[in-house]
Amino acid sequence: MNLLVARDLNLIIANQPILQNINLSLESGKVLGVLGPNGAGKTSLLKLLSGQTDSAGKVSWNNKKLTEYQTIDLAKQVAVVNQLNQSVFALNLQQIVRMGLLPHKTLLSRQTKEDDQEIAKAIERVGLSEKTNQTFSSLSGGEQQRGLIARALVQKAKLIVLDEPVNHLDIYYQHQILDLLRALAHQFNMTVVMSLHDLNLAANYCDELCLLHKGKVSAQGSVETVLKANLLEQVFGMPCDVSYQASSDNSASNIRIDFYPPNLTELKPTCKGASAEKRKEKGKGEEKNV
Ligand SMILES: Nc1ncnc2c1ncn2[C@@H]1O[C@H](COP(=O)(O)OP(=O)(O)OP(=O)(O)O)[C@@H](O)[C@H]1O
Repeated sequence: MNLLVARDLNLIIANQPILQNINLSLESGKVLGVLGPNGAGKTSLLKLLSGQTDSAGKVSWNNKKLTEYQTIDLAKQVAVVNQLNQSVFALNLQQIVRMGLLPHKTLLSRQTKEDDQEIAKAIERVGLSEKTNQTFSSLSGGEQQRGLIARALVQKAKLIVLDEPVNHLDIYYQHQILDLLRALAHQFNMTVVMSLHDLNLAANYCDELCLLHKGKVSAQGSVETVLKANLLEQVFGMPCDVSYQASSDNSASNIRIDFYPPNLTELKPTCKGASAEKRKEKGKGEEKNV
């Protein structure tokens, strides 16, 4: 079984502690969501876990330190989808996705029909078949994001690390892509690590969560363990409700998290009594005005 392990990870940049004492381990076939406010250290952690930042041997994959892998071997094991940067390449989508095959090729390798089929299949899985020959830089942000996920699929890595993969996606593709990533983990035994800002999506699609706050782990473990109202209020600095929607099993997918910016707390559904009455009255008034 492949295992991602980080032991006592610390990251200091310009004398500032960016990450402190991070420990985690994740089995293959699981999806880990890394959560936390802006600047909490999510991207920094993902870079260490994927070998983009040197972890001084404190991260291992498949019982081998990332620092001990040859670059080409690491690329066969770990695929990375970072946040979008302006692309300077005049390559089309198909050529960008084809790059995922590079770790599996030598300089003398030819493009095969199977390669083309694999690329077409990956592009189809992210819903971009019609854009195959379009210049990558002319794709919308969400299309580029999906294109980079297609490239990661073609790379056939066992560990896929994604920084805010649904950032630029509309609601349909947020679910489509997260469903695909979960299926890769659950059905193909891949390991998925991703940062997410949307806690409801995290509850729906992740098996485990790691909540960061100011470079430290505030909570980690199952979705139910991490998504606790008092903890979230502390970390995000905003009142919130965590409720379970009615179902026979209290499974994570039935968790719902609602935040209430301070000036909207009177709309909080659990505020029974005065403010709830106020809402009711307000609603009636609005009806009359229609
Ligand atoms: N190269 C660097 N030099 C100085 N500070 C850095 C550097 N890289 C990261 N930081 C700081 O480390 C902290 C964590 O950054 P990181 O990008 O990991 O946060 P994040 O949780 O991914 O944030 P966001 O949700 O805004 O993307 C931030 O305060 C950031 O300013």
